[in-house]
Amino acid sequence: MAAKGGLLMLENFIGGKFLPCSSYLDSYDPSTGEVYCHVPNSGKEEVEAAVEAARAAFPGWSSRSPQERSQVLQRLADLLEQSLEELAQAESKDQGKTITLARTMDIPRAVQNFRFFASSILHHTSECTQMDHLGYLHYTVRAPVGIAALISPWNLPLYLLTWKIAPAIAAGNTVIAKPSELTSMTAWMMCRLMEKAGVPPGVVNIVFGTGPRVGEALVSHPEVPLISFTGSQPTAERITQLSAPHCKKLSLELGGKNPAIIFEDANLDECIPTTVRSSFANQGEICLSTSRIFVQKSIYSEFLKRFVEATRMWKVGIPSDPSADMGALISKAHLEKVRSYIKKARMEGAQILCGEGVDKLNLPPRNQAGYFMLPTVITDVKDESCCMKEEIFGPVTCVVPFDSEEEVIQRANSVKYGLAATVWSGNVGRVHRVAKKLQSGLVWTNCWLIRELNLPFGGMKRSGVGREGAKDSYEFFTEVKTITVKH
Ligand SMILES: NC(=O)C1=CN([C@@H]2O[C@H](COP(=O)(O)OP(=O)(O)OC[C@H]3O[C@@H](n4cnc5c(N)ncnc54)[C@H](O)[C@@H]3O)[C@@H](O)[C@H]2O)C=CC1
Ligand SMILES: N/C(=C\C=C\C(=O)O)C(=O)O
Repeated sequence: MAAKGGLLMLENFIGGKFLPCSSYLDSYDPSTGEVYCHVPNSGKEEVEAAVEAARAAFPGWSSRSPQERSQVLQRLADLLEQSLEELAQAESKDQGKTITLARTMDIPRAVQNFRFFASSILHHTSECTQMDHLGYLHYTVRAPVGIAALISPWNLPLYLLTWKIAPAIAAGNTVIAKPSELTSMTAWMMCRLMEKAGVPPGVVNIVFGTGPRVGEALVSHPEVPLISFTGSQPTAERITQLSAPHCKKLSLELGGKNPAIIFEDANLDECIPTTVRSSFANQGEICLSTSRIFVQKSIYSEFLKRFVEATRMWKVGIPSDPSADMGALISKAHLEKVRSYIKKARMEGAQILCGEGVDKLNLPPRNQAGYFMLPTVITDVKDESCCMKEEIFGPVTCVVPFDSEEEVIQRANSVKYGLAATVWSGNVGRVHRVAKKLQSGLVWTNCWLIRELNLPFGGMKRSGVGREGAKDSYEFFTEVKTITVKH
């Protein structure tokens, strides 16, 4: 670890060693707008070195038993857990999220990702079919694919990176991971635990830097046969183009324009606080965040009044304030992008009921240049508006009325995305009926973000390709072979 001007300089982690890079990027603290560390600006050279290390480590790691690999994952989980507070502080500073969310969600889930796949890798079975009348037996075997490229975004840095690293190495692959250049800190901190956890050199390699430079070098490398990516749809398109000539295996977890559908028989005492959380937790920077709220006409006015009141109680504060509900957005550019949607909504004649441009944000003097904004509720907005169609990925949600079940299903499905929906109703039959008709990879009814890691996670339409979860990740990170035996 080096320091430039007193600021920490992260290093790539390749073949079990920390290696400096020839150039560096500035990384900003979103709560102040100041540079607070430097991140390697890696490129082709670093990818070549990582491929060499991952290739060398593959024969040894892939031939270990699932039990041996599982023990290594368990040790890494324990070490992460022992560093929970330190990692949570770092994640909150690097990303802008509240310390409370980092402590209670991000880092515990990173620990859980390793524990979960350490266990699930022990329980897979393969298929076997008999053709006794002809004298044949068929069965399948699975083998790790090779070197996996894992590319993750900035919104849930360690949470999403480990959701990819854990299943990939549990299945016997070696990996080259590239976190977002905006949030590299906790990935680098995790590298410091690898040796102690017993992860052999070259099994986990991390190259830091930008998408166009190091990301593209990685995804187009001919010796990297599979790519797991979480991020935006335009980047997914680019990765698909670059990987197509090599016929790589692809898993793409992309954005959403997630509806909440609130029927007149919903329990509003539960629905309102949960929908405030689903709209604004992590500054609305979660692919599963609610951004279109459809409310049945008979309860529309009451819902809107109570929802706006509850939103105004959602406290924006500096990330280290344990009482804050929301911190800073990731970057200045992102803050401006999110604000531009509110401006467009105003120009279209929509009403901004609270938040940006309506209420006052109170911040300490040191944080005036930070990337903060208030949670914002828009109404009187048409379904055709960009605010109702495009992923804003910020603390902005639209509330609109609806009449009937058929109508709301059609409107909820009328966007290019299909990731996550929530349905609020006391009518069990309706809940099942609506959930089945929604074009959405995930539907939460009368709740939000309750995760069962065994089951498929992923989106329909432009929200992605493939699913992640115990069985799905195992299938993605392995190649299957069918063997026939004459007897
Ligand atoms: N999971 C999700 O749904 C996410 C959605 N987004 C959406 O994307 C928008 C833009 O955010 P970005 O950080 O720019 O997302 P992005 O999709 O550009 O970045 C995600 C990851 O991909 C890498 N990357 C970018 N270009 C690449 C390329 N050509 N080849 C290989 N890797 C590449 C980035 O360095 C980062 O690690 C956000 O405003 C939001 O709407 C962003 C993050 C997560
Ligand atoms: N992929 C994202 C969230 C995943 C959450 C989970 O697995 O629980 C995202 O926000 O990009």
